[in-house]
Amino acid sequence: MRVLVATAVPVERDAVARAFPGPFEEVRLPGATLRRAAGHDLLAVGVGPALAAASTATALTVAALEGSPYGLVVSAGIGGGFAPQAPVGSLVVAEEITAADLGAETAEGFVPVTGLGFGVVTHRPPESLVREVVSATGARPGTVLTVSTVTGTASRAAALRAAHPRALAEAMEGFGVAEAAAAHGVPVLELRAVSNPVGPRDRAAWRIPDALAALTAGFGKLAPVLESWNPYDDQ
Ligand SMILES: O=C(O)c1cccc(C(=O)CC[C@H]2O[C@@H](n3cnc4c(=O)[nH]cnc43)[C@H](O)[C@@H]2O)c1
Repeated sequence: MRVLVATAVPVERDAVARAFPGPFEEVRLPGATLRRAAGHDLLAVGVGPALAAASTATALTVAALEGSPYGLVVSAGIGGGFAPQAPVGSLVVAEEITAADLGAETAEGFVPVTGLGFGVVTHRPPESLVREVVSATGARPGTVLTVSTVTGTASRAAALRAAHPRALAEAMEGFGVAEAAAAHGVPVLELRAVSNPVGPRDRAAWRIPDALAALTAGFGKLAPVLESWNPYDDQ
């Protein structure tokens, strides 16, 4: 099965790449360059859900047109963790990938786009795969929120917790990657290594090297799971 791993930025892609033996073949796509190794294609898709969706859709379309479609898309990278359930350095795997700020603000509060009669706000990765990822990597299973604005206050963090009690982490690409995967009928997974707590902004406190090391270690354990995973286990 071909797997597409979509990170936001090149340093995250390179952290994933360190889990695989090289060498990597470079494949130019419109707007991005794939690193290809042992059935896994690694792509830095850009920051935020819109660019992530566009880049992921491009890679999925190219693979489909080549007659060699992907069997799984993995959104991966660093993320903010909701304390105390997802401490810095821990791994989180999404049971649900939810767009937390896609909707409308009203006098009665936030209404998701589904409440306005449009689209979806949540994608669910295959349950059997999430179970296997938890068991192989020790990742904590829960909701991973996709936000367009990084949370920077305690009050916003509390509001997200209240609206999404199962949220363990937030990042900026998962929902975009999942929308592209869904358009192609391909299952999706999201794995985040926690670099910072969700809450008051303190960029100096982000532990990015620790999170990138956790991402590399997580993918080292994840690769054999992905190679043996049978998509039909979920049907
Ligand atoms: O500055 C660096 O060295 C560096 C290295 C790797 C990654 C970055 C990023 O800024 C990645 C941005 C990426 O990270 C996700 N992220 C991380 N923490 C949060 C958060 O608290 N809330 C939302 N997103 C977060 C996000 O997916 C960004 O795309 C920098």
